[in-house]
Amino acid sequence: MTKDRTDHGMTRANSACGTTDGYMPGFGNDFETEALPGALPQGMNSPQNCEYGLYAEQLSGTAFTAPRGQNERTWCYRIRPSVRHVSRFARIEMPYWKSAPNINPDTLSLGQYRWDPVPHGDEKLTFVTGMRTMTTAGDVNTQVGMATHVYLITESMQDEYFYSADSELLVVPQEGRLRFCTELGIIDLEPKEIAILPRGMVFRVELIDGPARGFVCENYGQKFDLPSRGPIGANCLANPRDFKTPVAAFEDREAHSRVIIKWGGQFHETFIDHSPLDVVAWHGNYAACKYDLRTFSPVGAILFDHPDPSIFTVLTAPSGTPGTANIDFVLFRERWMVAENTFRPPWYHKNIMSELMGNIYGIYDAKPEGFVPGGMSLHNMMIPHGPDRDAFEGASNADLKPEFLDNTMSFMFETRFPQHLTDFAAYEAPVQDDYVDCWVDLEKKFDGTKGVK
Ligand SMILES: O=C(O)Cc1cc(O)ccc1O
Ligand SMILES: [Fe+2]
Repeated sequence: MTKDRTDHGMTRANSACGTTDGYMPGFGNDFETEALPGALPQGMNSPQNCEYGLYAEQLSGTAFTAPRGQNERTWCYRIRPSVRHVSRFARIEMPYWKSAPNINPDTLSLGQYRWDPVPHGDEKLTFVTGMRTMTTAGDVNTQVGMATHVYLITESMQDEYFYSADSELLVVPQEGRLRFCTELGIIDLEPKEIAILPRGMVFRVELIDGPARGFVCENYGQKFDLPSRGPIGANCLANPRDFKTPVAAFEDREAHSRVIIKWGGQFHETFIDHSPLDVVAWHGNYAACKYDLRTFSPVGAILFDHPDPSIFTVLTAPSGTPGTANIDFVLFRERWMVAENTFRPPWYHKNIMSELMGNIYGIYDAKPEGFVPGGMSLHNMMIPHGPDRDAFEGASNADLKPEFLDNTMSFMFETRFPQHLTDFAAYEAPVQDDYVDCWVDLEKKFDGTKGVK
C-alpha cells in the first residue's frame, strides 16, 4: 500500500457507506487502512484499550497454522464486536439458493445444456433473495466443491446484511451496477468487473443501476488465488496490482437491522439494532477486492495450434491435488488470432473437469449463435462438446490471416467435480431444449480414398 493511498483511506473519516472513492492495489497484500486517524494500533494488534473506544477483533480466513503463503487473517477495529451483531439465530427459507449436495435423482445432469438469460420477473429481489442456483458440486459440509448461481436484483438491501460462512463468493456482473457495502469498505461493481467476497465478511448490496443480472461462483473450498504462470514468467494474465481492495469505511448507525447468515447450506436470520458495518480501521490480508477483466492480458498461440484454455485462467481455487483445481475461473476475451494452418476455435473435447460457461457480452467463437449475453452452458464431466456446425465450417474454411476477435467476453467456472443441475436449472430456467441439435449437422466428411497429403 502506498502512503497516499493510506492517506486517501483516512480522508474517508466518518464517511458512511455511500461514497465510493478509494481502493488499494494488490492481490492478497498485507493492507492497512483507517477511516479515522490513529484508529489502527501500530506495532501490535490487541492494545489494552483501542483508540476511540473501538473493539479489536480478528477475522481468520485460514486455520491459524496454515502455511505462511496461504495464511490469511485481518484485524478489525470496530464499534461493537461481531458477537453483538448476531444472536439467537432462526432458520429461514431461501428456496432458490441451494448447496451441494443437491441431487435430484430424477434429473439428468449428464448432457450438454444451454440456457437463455434468466429473465427478470415482477418480483422484487435482492442479492440474497434473487440468487438462483444453477448447479452444485461437491459438499458444502466438507468444504469441497462449489455452486454456480445466476442473480437477479431489482432492489437494494435496506437495513439488511448478509454473510456466508460456507463460502467465498466470486461475483461476475452481466447487467446493472451494484454497490457492495462491506465490513472492510465499499466496492462498486459493473459488468466487465468481478468481485471476490471472502467467507465470513458481512455486507449489504445496493442496486445502483438496475435491474441487475450476473453470475456467482460460490467456492466452498480453499480460496481463489492467482495461478502460477509457469514458463510465462512474472507478467501477463491477471496482474496482482489490478486487484483493488477498498479502503476502510464504516457506518455508525442505529437502526433495526436484519443479518442473514448462510451456514451449512442453511439460511438463518438474526436482528440487531445497529449497522454491523462498523469497522473503522483494519489491517491484514483477508479482504474483499474487485478486478477489471479488461486488464487481463491474454497469452496465446503465436504460430500454430489451439492451446488448452487454462492459459486464460484468471483465478484458481486449489483442491489439494496439484494442478487439479476445485475451481478455475477462466476468461475468453478479445484477442488476436494469428495461428497458421490451425483450426482456431476450441477443439472438440471430453474433460474430466466439468465446464460451466457464461456470456458477459458479444459472441463466443465456438458458438456463433445461441450462446447469448446473460446465457449459460454446461458441459459436464466427460460429456463431449465443441464448436457447433457453423463454427466448424467457418473455421475450417477461413482465410487464416491475423484476425482480431472483437466484441467477446465469456467465462468458465471449471471444477474437478461433476455439477448437478438444480430443479431451477432443469425445470424453471429457460433451458434450450434443442441445444444438442447445434452439432447434429456435423456431417461425415471421411473418404478413405482421399488423403490430404
Ligand atoms: O468452449 C468450451 O467449452 C471451453 C473450451 C475452450 C477452449 O479454448 C478449449 C476447449 C474448451 O472446452
Ligand atoms: Fe471443454
